[in-house]
Amino acid sequence: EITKEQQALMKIITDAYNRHQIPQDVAKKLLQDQYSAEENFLLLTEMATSQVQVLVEFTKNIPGFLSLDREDQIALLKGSAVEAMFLRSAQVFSRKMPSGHTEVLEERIRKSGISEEFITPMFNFYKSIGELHMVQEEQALLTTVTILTPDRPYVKDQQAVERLQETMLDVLRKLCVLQHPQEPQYFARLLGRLTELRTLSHYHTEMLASWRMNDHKFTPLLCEIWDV
Ligand SMILES: CC(C)c1onc(-c2c(Cl)cccc2Cl)c1COc1ccc(-c2ccc3nc(C(=O)O)ccc3c2)cc1
Repeated sequence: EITKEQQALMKIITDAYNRHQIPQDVAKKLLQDQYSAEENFLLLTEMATSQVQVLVEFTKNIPGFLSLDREDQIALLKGSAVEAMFLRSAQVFSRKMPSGHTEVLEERIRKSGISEEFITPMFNFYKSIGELHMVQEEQALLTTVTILTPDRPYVKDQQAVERLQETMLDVLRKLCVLQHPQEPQYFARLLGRLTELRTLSHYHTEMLASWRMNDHKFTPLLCEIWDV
């Protein structure tokens, strides 16, 4: 049974998740009509940079996050940024954006110099997230659980992160039972997506290396968060 404080926690996180989105004027740039690989890469770089800024603001609203050791806060952000962006961009695909962002985002990702070996698992992931039909509370909590992963590189006080993550997992588990009563294994399916995200995050490191090989430039914020 979801307690009053768990409901309050879920509301804080969901409101913050909905409040911190890529500004529409940035998202609208996806609709520009240049589709060269360079143009697509530049647009995706702009989306990712904006998304990281949004992610930093969102994490400040996670109850308990700002009480963590400051260096651990940075380590959690660096370690989860790619996974959080896979989740957020997955919502664009499953939300079937009215403004047609879905098609152009897919087109630009497919034609931005990412090799086919990464494109396939990436879009399989997007499809598997879409099939879950997550409600927005589940999306917000799943992203929060991903950010609060204790075993990211360089995290010193893993116990403190684990306590926070367990709090969020407990709310998410109860929410899944409420939202998907006909599917008792739904929560387990959600956690299975987190495993898939780790794999994608490893692919991403190789994607970055291959872009850099072809002399692609990233923004200072992305260089900092991805150590490139
Ligand atoms: C640096 C660039 C080239 C990059 O490297 N890896 C990835 C990368 C890739 Cl290619 C896939 C997954 C994760 C990463 Cl980091 C990317 C592009 O990352 C993106 C991050 C966010 C979005 C994004 C998020 C939310 C959006 N919301 C709307 C909206 O209308 O609400 C519209 C567009 C959006 C775009 C798109 C690409």
